[in-house]
Amino acid sequence: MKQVPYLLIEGVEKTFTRGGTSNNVLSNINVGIDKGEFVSIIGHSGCGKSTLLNIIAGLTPVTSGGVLLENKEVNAPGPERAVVFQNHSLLPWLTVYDNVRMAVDKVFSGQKSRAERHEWTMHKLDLVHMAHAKDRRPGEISGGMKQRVGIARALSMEPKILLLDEPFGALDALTRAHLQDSVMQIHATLKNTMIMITHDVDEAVLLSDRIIMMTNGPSATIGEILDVTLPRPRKRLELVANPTYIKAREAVLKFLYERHAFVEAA
Ligand SMILES: Nc1ncnc2c1ncn2[C@@H]1O[C@H](COP(=O)(O)OP(=O)(O)OP(=O)(O)O)[C@@H](O)[C@H]1O
Repeated sequence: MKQVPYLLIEGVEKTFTRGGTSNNVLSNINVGIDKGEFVSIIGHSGCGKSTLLNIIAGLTPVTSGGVLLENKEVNAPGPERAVVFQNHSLLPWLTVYDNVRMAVDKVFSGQKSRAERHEWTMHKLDLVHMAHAKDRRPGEISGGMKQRVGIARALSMEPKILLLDEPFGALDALTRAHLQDSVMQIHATLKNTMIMITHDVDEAVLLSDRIIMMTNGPSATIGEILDVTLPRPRKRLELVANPTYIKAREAVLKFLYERHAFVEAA
């Protein structure tokens, strides 16, 4: 008997209807994702990447089809599928520590003692190298630091799947590179399943085990899935001249700019 994948996205369709007009955004999305995999979703603006991630998060209902996590249907948000958005979404009046601690208390108040919850919070801040800034407020730290706290908060819920919606999109190139390295380290340490939306081809190749390439909308679907067979740990400087890296990069670029070039609406 064929084994059901850890996360199964099967026959997913999404149509938004507003004021009598319908917009079919996603059509016939089928993919299985294994436990511990790092998968990126790439595609031109507006094709439906966030819609797909929000469906996996349980924030957006499907029109038809479904998502199964460990064989259980996903139809509402839950801490086992934590999302990190492009804009950190931290509460500005709380400290870095309290922004994470709030999520920890929400998920673990019945299971862990106060001391354990404190330790858990500090451990997650340590993982993203933010323990030193635990008493600062979001307005007192940089954009990259805010994203680190957002990642710590998501990880603190011990999600089965971490969903990242362009987590580094608003950051400068150097900060972005640091955060990519941190996410690779976290993935190597925790071995959790991660699904990330990105517009950045190099980022997708550097981080992913597989890259899901979406066709243009409306009715976008999965055009191709690329396996990135580069061994881990991966070091960005060593990869620049690696033939497997260069080939993977070229395959994504060709998909996006030759076979599915973006045509701006008139
Ligand atoms: N809640 C909603 N109601 C109606 N239409 C929506 C809603 N959310 C998304 N859409 C539409 O669905 C389409 C896909 O949007 P989505 O944000 O998923 O694309 P995307 O690929 O993530 O875009 P980008 O790369 O620019 O962030 C767009 O046409 C958008 O206008």
